[in-house]
Amino acid sequence: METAQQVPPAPAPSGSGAEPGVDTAVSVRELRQNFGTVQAVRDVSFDVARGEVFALLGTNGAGKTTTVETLEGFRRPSGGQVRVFGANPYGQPARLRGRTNAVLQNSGVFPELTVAETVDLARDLCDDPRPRGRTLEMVGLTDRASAQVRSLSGGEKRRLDLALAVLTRPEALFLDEPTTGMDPEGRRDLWDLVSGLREENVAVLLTTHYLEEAERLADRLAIMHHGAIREEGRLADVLSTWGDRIGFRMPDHLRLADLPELPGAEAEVDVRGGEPWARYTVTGEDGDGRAHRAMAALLEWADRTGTTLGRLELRTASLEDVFLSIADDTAGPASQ
Ligand SMILES: Nc1ncnc2c1ncn2[C@@H]1O[C@H](COP(=O)(O)OP(=O)(O)OP(=O)(O)O)[C@@H](O)[C@H]1O
Repeated sequence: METAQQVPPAPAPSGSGAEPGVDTAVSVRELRQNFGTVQAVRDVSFDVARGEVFALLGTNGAGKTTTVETLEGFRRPSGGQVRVFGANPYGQPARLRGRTNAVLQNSGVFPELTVAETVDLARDLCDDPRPRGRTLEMVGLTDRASAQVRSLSGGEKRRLDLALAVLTRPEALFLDEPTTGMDPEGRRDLWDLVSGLREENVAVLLTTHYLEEAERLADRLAIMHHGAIREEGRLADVLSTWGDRIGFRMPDHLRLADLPELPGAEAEVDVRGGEPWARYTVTGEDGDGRAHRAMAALLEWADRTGTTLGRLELRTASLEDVFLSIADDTAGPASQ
């Protein structure tokens, strides 16, 4: 890829994301987790408030599961601090019993029981469980109540995992890739379920590889890479930082150096659909006016030079743009 000027580096993560006055359920401060020489989590900080859905995105091995497992109390932090409702989940698990629950990547249910028996068994261990019928309804398993767990599809097992998590009426819920293996309908059902939990003022921390899931669900999100948070905030704010995109088919007779300088914009030439593609990334404080100004300057140049801008488009940065830019940073932790 040919680049006129360096695209600005990813903005520094904003830190905790804490908003004054909100009722914090989960607090992570400069969390570090090492496995021998592997730094799986590196100085990660964020908060999740009651009634908020926070999505943790990231590349494979970014440290999402390790972070969630630490919040569940399965791991003692190598450094930093995590608190759930003010308690240390590793040192004070009794203080959190009944207040949190999780859907992990590997579930531990008995294959020979039926769905209904599994839910009843879990209800027996819980102080104030949701009714079985309501729980199965929430996760869309009503019709499978009498099915043996061993006969469930992967997506149905995931729904059962969710049932076991929501029946305890948790105040904070940790969902580690909850929709993996689910069909699109199951995924939409989960989105509805999570939205309902938000209405119940539950704090939801969700890891996912589905960007659309984060876009639909998350009040705030973070993108992890090589153990560190590289972006964090509300989706609109994150996208705004990464700028608007103007693109057009690169005219055959032009090279990158021939393209005009546009206010607040940086140009590059890439390939799209097998054709050379010119793209400007427009950044700046004035999120509403910046693209307008850059586009006006581009059109003025095109008119003046008699250049046709084929398939001209203007769009805001997408979450996929941001994610891929972060994921493309192959330099790793040393570069941060
Ligand atoms: N028990 C362990 N021992 C050694 N290394 C581990 C252990 N658990 C995780 N790791 C390493 O820590 C890093 C973070 O792993 P983690 O599972 O937290 O990533 P992730 O973001 O959840 O990845 P994925 O999206 O692939 O599930 C990886 O390099 C992984 O290999």
